[in-house]
Order: sequence, then structure tokens, then C-alpha cells
Amino acid sequence: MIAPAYALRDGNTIPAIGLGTYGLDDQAGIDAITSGIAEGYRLIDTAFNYGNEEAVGEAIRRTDVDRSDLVIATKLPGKHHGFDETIASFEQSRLRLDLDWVDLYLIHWPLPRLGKYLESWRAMISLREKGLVRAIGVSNFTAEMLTRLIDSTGIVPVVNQVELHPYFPQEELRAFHDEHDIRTMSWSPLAKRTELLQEPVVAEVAAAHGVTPAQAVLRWHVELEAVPIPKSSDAARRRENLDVFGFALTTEEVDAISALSRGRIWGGDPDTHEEF
Ligand SMILES: NC(=O)C1=CN([C@@H]2O[C@H](COP(=O)(O)OP(=O)(O)OC[C@H]3O[C@@H](n4cnc5c(N)ncnc54)[C@H](OP(=O)(O)O)[C@@H]3O)[C@@H](O)[C@H]2O)C=CC1
Ligand SMILES: O=C(O)C(=O)[C@@H](O)[C@H](O)C(=O)CO
Repeated sequence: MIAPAYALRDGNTIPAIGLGTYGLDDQAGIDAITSGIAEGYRLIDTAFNYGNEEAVGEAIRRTDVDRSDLVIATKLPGKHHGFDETIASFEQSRLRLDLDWVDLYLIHWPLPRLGKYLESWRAMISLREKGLVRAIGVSNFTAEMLTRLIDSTGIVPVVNQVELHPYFPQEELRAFHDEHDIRTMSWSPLAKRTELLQEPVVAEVAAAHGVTPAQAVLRWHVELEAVPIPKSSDAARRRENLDVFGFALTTEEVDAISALSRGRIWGGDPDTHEEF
């Protein structure tokens, strides 16, 4: 199963679902990511701070899928904010990934107290101009932070990757993204397999379509036109997660799942969370 793709505002494309890789490292991680690509994943989400960029690079070397058909996303860590630091950090990521170019480069967290994300954004613009990065975006940015980037540089991030799942549907931020043609990416789309998959409403929607609870939740992301990046170390679950394009939810089903909303779960408030 190959997911359809969305056009990004800069002309690049992004698959409608990707493979999260946090925790997929070492040999098991290489095997899982290699197998994920063979199963049909074309978007792979990693980060400097996941410590697995080499594993992702090895999986890419092992696959016979054309490099230009893959979208490899990685992220700048907080410890490397600043113009020169960003350029140097990117080069480390690129070498670890063993790639000529990175498809999507994101600022992982804004760290507003540090006050350097704008400098990093300017560095990312220059990396894109040099052709080392195809598309640039951010992660965990608020509407105010996005506005600051846009007003200061005139360059709009193509994506904002944020915590998004039925417990935290992010209506306001998604509306802001829509206004500015920023594609939403959903991290922890299955809410890290908490009780979400046991919620009665999720089970009802899943049963109505003859799919699993995880598929119902991932299809909910697709209906929101957000790009979920579920992580699974298990081949059967990875295939299940990708297989969400043969059915559609009604507006009522989408609304019923969104009604599970209760707010941010892991305390990763972009205004205060610091991750270096
Ligand atoms: N930008 C950011 O700040 C952040 C980005 N991320 C990114 O988002 C990705 C996904 O988020 P993550 O936190 O991993 O959480 P997810 O919501 O993807 O949940 C992963 C958990 O769900 C389980 N799981 C996966 N598929 C199924 C299924 N079909 N049925 C039942 N259980 C399932 C996995 O177990 P198993 O492996 O055993 O299948 C794992 O325990 C990360 O890997 C990372 O790439 C995450 C957090 C923050
Ligand atoms: O996984 C990521 O991208 C993160 O930003 C981390 O916050 C991660 O969620 C984590 O739990 C690190 O301890």
C-alpha cells in the first residue's frame, strides 16, 4: 500500500501518512525501517535527538526504492539553535543519514526562552537555497511563533508537526494552518497507544467500517487532512496503519471522535517546554 500525497505550498509533496521512528534504533530499528519502506512507507520521520539517523540512513541504503520517491524528515535539536549552529547541526544530520539532500528539515521545538528560533529559521532558508534541503518547516510552534517567522522572513513553513490525536484535536491551530497553507503533521497520532484505542466511540466507528481501532483513528487524521506519523516496531501493525485509504469516515464519525478532546497530554507546551 502506497499512501496518496499532498502538494506542499512550495511545490514539494508529502505522503498522507508516514512512519514515526522515535525508539526505532540499532539493528532492530534498521530492520523495522527497512521493512517499513518495503511495506510502502515513503515518509520517514526522524530527528537529531532520536539518535537513529544512522539507522534511517542504513535502511535507505538497503532499500531498492528510488531515493527521489522517499521523503526523509529530520529535526534540529534545541542545543543547536542559532544560525551557524543550525548549519553545522544540519551537516551532522546529513552525514549521519548519508544523504545528498534532506527532504524536510524541521525546527524540533521553539524554545522561546532561548530566543534563537528565528536565527535558526534564517539558516534553514539558506540551506534550502543551497539545495541541501528540499522543504523547511517547524514542529511544536504556536500560531504566534509561526506569525513571527512569516513576518520576519516572508517564508512560510511548509509544515508544523504538532501533538495531535483525538484527545487533542488542535482545532484552532489547524484553522491557522489552513489560512496560511501550512500542512499539519500529527505526532503521537495514536496517543502513544494509551486508552484511546479502547474508547467506545473509536470501537464503534471501527466496527462500522470493519477496521481496527488504530485504523479508525488514523483515518480520522486523514479526514482532517493532517499527516499522521504512527510508529510501530511490528510489521503487521505498520501495514495495518498504512491501510487506511480504502474507507472514509462520515462527518458525524469525525465529530464523534473529535469529541474525545481533553487537551494536551504530555506537557509539551511549546511556550514552556525545553528540550535540548
Ligand atoms: N515533533 C515532536 O516533538 C514529536 C514527534 N514524534 C514523532 O511521532 C512519531 C509517533 O509518535 P509516538 O510517540 O511514537 O506515538 P504513536 O501515537 O505513534 O504510538 C506508538 C505506540 O503505539 C503502538 N502501536 C502502533 N501501531 C499500533 C496499532 N496498529 N495497534 C496498536 N498499537 C499500535 C506502538 O507499539 P508497537 O511499536 O509495539 O507497535 C507504540 O507503543 C514518533 O515516532 C516520532 O517520529 C513524537 C513525539 C514528539
Ligand atoms: O519524540 C520527540 O520528537 C520529542 O520531541 C520528545 O519529546 C519525545 O516525545 C520524548 O518523549 C523524549 O523523551
